[in-house]
Amino acid sequence: MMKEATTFPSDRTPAVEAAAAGQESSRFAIEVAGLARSFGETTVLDGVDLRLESGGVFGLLGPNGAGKTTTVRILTGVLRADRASCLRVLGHDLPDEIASVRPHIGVQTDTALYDRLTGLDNLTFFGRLYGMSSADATRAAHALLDRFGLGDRQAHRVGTYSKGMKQKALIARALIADPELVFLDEPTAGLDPEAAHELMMYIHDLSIEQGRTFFITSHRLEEMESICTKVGVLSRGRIAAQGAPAEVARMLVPDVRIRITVAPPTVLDQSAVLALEGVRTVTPVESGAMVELTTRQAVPAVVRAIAAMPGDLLGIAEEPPTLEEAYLRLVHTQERVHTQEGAAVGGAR
Ligand SMILES: Nc1ncnc2c1ncn2[C@@H]1O[C@H](COP(=O)(O)OP(=O)(O)OP(=O)(O)O)[C@@H](O)[C@H]1O
Repeated sequence: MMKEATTFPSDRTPAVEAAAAGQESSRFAIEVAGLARSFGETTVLDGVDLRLESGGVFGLLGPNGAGKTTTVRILTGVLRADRASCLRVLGHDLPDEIASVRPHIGVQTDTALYDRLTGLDNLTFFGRLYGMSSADATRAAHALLDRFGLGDRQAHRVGTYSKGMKQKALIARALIADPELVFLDEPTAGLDPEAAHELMMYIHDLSIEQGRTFFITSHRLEEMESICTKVGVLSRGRIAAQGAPAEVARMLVPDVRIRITVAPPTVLDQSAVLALEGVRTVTPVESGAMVELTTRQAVPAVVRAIAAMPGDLLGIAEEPPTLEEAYLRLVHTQERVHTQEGAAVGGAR
């Protein structure tokens, strides 16, 4: 289990440190416009626009191969963009000012620990690379390993760690120098569901406690919905939707779902409800039914009609769409459009 609190080299948040150092911390952690990148003939990013305020957790979602890792690599200066009208991280233009960005970002990648060094030595080593004193690096390494539940394995070689333990150590490594902005690419890959959940909640706690910005890619939509202050869905080279998870879900799922509670639940005539104008589906649930409507405008008439049916109408509540539903809807719609476009092009030949 993870422990209560992490003691960082300084109790001051990155923003406070920046202000103390006389720097004005940028209001935006990331500003990107028209970002494009291809590999050979394959266009991966084709006009990505993204603006993230400092603080909070941003989740970049998208199907396999959508370009999430490519985006992270460009934002962390590992890869160059083909073009972008704006590409700024922590107020600095990339790629020219990457040297000013590097000391303030933490990056979790999959090949960044030395198997032959202990967990403690690995973290201390990377802390020293960031310019920390040996004492500060050791103190931060101890605190992070403890926080990630690796305290009792800190003197063991990383090569003996399980996949999940290595994953946690990698994230600890990304946090060692108290970065302002942390990139975590698939942080839960290889973790069992409980460990993955625990890790996501830990990231959430850290973002609140320390006020830093996290940029995460993950396929764990349920957790992303609960920990992200903002999400963006990368699809076909662009950010197809971005905003708070609930906003994105509403934007992508325009139909309304209401839960009808009737007593006794069995009296509800489902085929009569289904026949009402604007009703798309009716699914029986324990207390009555879940009714999906094609438009919000249909709600009053449908509710009036159900109230006039046999049985007592005890409750009506809107059931908001989940991020997962919205994501799947968007990806399937785009796949369908893509297939239809392909067929049209094929047919026109
Ligand atoms: N160095 C490279 N050379 C050639 N193609 C590359 C390179 N890096 C990435 N690609 C291609 O770019 C596309 C996007 O890859 P990327 O790893 O960014 O996707 P992703 O959204 O992170 O996918 P996943 O969810 O599977 O991790 C893929 O088609 C991949 O094969």
